[in-house]
Amino acid sequence: MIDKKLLALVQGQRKYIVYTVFLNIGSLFASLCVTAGICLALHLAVAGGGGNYWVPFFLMAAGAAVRYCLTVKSGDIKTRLGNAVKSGLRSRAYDKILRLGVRSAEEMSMAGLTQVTMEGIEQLDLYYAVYLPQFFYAMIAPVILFAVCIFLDWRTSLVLLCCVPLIPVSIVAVSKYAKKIFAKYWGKYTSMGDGFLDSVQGLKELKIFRADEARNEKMNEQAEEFRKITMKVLVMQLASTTIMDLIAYGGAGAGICFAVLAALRGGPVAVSLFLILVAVEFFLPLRSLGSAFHVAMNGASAGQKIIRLLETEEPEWGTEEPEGTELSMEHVSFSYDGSRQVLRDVTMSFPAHAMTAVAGESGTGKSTVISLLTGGQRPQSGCVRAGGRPVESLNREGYYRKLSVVSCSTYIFNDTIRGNFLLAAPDVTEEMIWEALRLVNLDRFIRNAGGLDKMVSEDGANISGGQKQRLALAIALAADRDIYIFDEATSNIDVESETIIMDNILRLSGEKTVIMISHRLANVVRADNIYVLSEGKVAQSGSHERLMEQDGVYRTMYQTQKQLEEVDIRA
Ligand SMILES: Nc1ncnc2c1ncn2[C@@H]1O[C@H](COP(=O)(O)OP(=O)(O)OP(=O)(O)O)[C@@H](O)[C@H]1O
Repeated sequence: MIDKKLLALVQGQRKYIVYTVFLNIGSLFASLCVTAGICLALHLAVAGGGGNYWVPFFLMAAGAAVRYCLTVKSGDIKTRLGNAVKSGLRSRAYDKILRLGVRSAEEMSMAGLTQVTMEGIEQLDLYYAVYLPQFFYAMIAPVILFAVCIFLDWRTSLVLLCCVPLIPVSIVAVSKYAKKIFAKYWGKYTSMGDGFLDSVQGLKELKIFRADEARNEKMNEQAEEFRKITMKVLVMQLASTTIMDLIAYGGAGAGICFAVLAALRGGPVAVSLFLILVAVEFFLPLRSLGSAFHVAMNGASAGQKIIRLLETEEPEWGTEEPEGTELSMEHVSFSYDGSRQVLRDVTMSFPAHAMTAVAGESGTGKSTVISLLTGGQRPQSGCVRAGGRPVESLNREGYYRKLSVVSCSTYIFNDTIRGNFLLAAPDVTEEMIWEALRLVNLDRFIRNAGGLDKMVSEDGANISGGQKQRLALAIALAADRDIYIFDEATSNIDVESETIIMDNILRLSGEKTVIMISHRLANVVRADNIYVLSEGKVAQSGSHERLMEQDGVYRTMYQTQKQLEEVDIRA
């Protein structure tokens, strides 16, 4: 009934759970004082003779006041516990996502991550703030009551104590089924969220392909499945609550019968009345635990997802600084899933002050090379070095300060042009920004569009695809790094701008380490060295001229592309 892994997640906040349990126990004693006060007052009234009512009055007033204060304090601690758990878990989850880097986006869906870190943690809060304190309190409370009541009537106390374990037995009986059903519930919930986000993001494509109707039906099916599983959860909760009510009230009824019998046998009426009033208290903590259990199960399922996220293996990093700016791969083999080899025994070197290109048909592993060079993925065999040192031995921040990767999907933030530059280069001046914009042929457009204060929408939605790519390139150039990796960075750019940019990148390679990945071989012809990948292996390498002399993949690709471009121009 208690998940050790979930308990271990909140080591720092366990003290709040202990405080809440103690406050609940204090509250129980206060309730007993109130009940004792009532019974004593009745006893004095039945006995007649105008006894001293101050004692029962004091018991009732003090008990009620203490109970009120403890309940308020307990609510306060629960809120503090909940807030500490939520902010602690959220920051651990976000830190983990940051440490996973590019892998988090590759291995987990954004919708899934959002649901787990937002709603999942919200549900988990109830597990810690409500369920766990209630669990420990429910185990202790019946024993305390038994210890008090046994001195009054051992038979009644024993009957009540024996009926109490029936509630946890019923909870355990449904827990296996509940676990399964909640795991299913969360699975359906996250897949519905994934589907929804996917559909919203791809709405334009769905409309263009007239696939929106079919998608709508699919989403309806997902929603219907989610409705069904939600109803199953509710039915299970209702059935379990009914069983627990039957046990609680049945058990209390049995205890009351014994207390009444004791009174009929001539025992003190006030004692029997006390036992009758206290009988339900034996069952209430476990009954409340039963209700909290279902809420907790929901949170626990979300908690398993958070544990899986926190336990995801992350690339290891060291503390060393790269000594130089050259990169290399030595006999590297890599597979994403452990079965299909994407790269096989690949050896490449990317010297400083030179431009090295990686070419090859789609799906041959070019972007995977980038992922390995930047440490986002680690090879199963072979070694990736940066500045002469294995990438895994480097200090990640130190390495990333030397590196800039520009791809066709580099993200542009919803900020001004200046704000986007400042994110990458906090010390950048206006002159440096305009110079970088000039290098990518974007300065005239920005001047006419309102200057550096022009607002850019989320991911550059209010500028063209080519302008977005040129802006990303300009930001990277202004950041002034030692190593530049361009992964299809000019794929959307018009030929005139591309020529200007390629001239500038070539000039840049005189001072920096430049790695260029491009489908368009026209962009790699001026590289100092070109590696041609084919089926995950280096099929050829050398300068454009040398590769054109050989009868290989490169020459075929180059000639095909040239013919297609000529056909395009003629058309
Ligand atoms: N995250 C991933 N998980 C599993 N397989 C992947 C992943 N990323 C890429 N692959 C697979 O690895 C192979 C190489 O992909 P990669 O993106 O490196 O190729 P590429 O040469 O850059 O292709 P393109 O030129 O089309 O961008 C492909 O078969 C691809 O399906």
